[in-house]
Amino acid sequence: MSEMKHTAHIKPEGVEIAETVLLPGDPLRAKFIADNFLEDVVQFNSVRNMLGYTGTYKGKRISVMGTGMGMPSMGIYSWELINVFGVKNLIRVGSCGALQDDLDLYDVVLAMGASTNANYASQYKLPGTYANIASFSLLEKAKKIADEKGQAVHVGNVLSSDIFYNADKEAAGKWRDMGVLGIEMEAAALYMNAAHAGVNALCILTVSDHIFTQQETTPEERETSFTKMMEIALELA
Ligand SMILES: O=P(O)(O)O[C@H]1O[C@H](CO)[C@@H](O)[C@H]1O
Ligand SMILES: O=c1cc[nH]c(=O)[nH]1
Repeated sequence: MSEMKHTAHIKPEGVEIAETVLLPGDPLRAKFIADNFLEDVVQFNSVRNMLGYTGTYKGKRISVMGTGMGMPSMGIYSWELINVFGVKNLIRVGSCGALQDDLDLYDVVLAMGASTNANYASQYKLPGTYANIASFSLLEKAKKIADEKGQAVHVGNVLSSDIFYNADKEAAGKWRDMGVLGIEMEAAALYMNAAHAGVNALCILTVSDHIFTQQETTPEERETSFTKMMEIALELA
C-alpha cells in the first residue's frame, strides 16, 4: 500500500485518475456527475469527504473530483492532481454570481479569463501582473461543443474572489463596470497552477444567483441541476 501514490489529501488506493478531470467545488456535485453521467465508476478519493471518481463517458476515461471552496483549497487539489497524479486537462464546473444584466439563472459561462483579488500569484515573484487565462484549446473546443448543442454560452472574464460576503459594497459594481461576467472563487488559482505546470485548464460556470437582482437557486439545484455545463465539460474528455 505504502508504495502507491498518494498525498495528504488524495488517496486513490491504486485507482487510476484520468488525464482529464472535472472539478466542481461541491464534492456532492462530483458524486452527482459520477452517478448520472459516468459508466464503470470507481471512487478514488474520500479523504476529507472530497469525493473523487473515475469512470468512462462515451467510452473515454474521465475523472471527477470536488475541490472545496476558495483558492487555497483549489490550489491544493489542482496542484496535487497535476504534479503528483499527472492530470493534463482540468475543467472546473462551478457556480457563479452574475454581475451583468444579460446573464440569467442557469446561463453558462466559459471563463476566458479570471481576474482576482487574491495574492496567489505572489508565489511566482513575477515582475508585473499576470493575466489568468483559460487554455485556448479547451476554450475553443468547449465553445464548439456548445454551438453544436445549440447551447448559448457567455464567454469572457470572471472574478475569482477570496471573499463571498464582501464588506466593501462598491466592489462588485467596479468589476461589473469592467465587463466582468460573474464572481466565483477558484478559477484564478486553477489557471495559475495549470500555466505554471504547462497543462490545460478551463473553468465553466453556471449562474446560481444574481449579485444585483438577488435572484438565486437553492443548494439542491446547485448540486444536481447544472447539467448543461456538465455535458459540455464531459464532451471535452
Ligand atoms: O459551486 P462551486 O463550484 O463551489 O463554486 C462557487 O460556489 C462556492 C460559493 O458558494 C464557491 O466555491 C464558488 O466558486
Ligand atoms: O462565489 C460565488 C459563487 C456563486 N455566487 C456568488 O455570488 N459568488
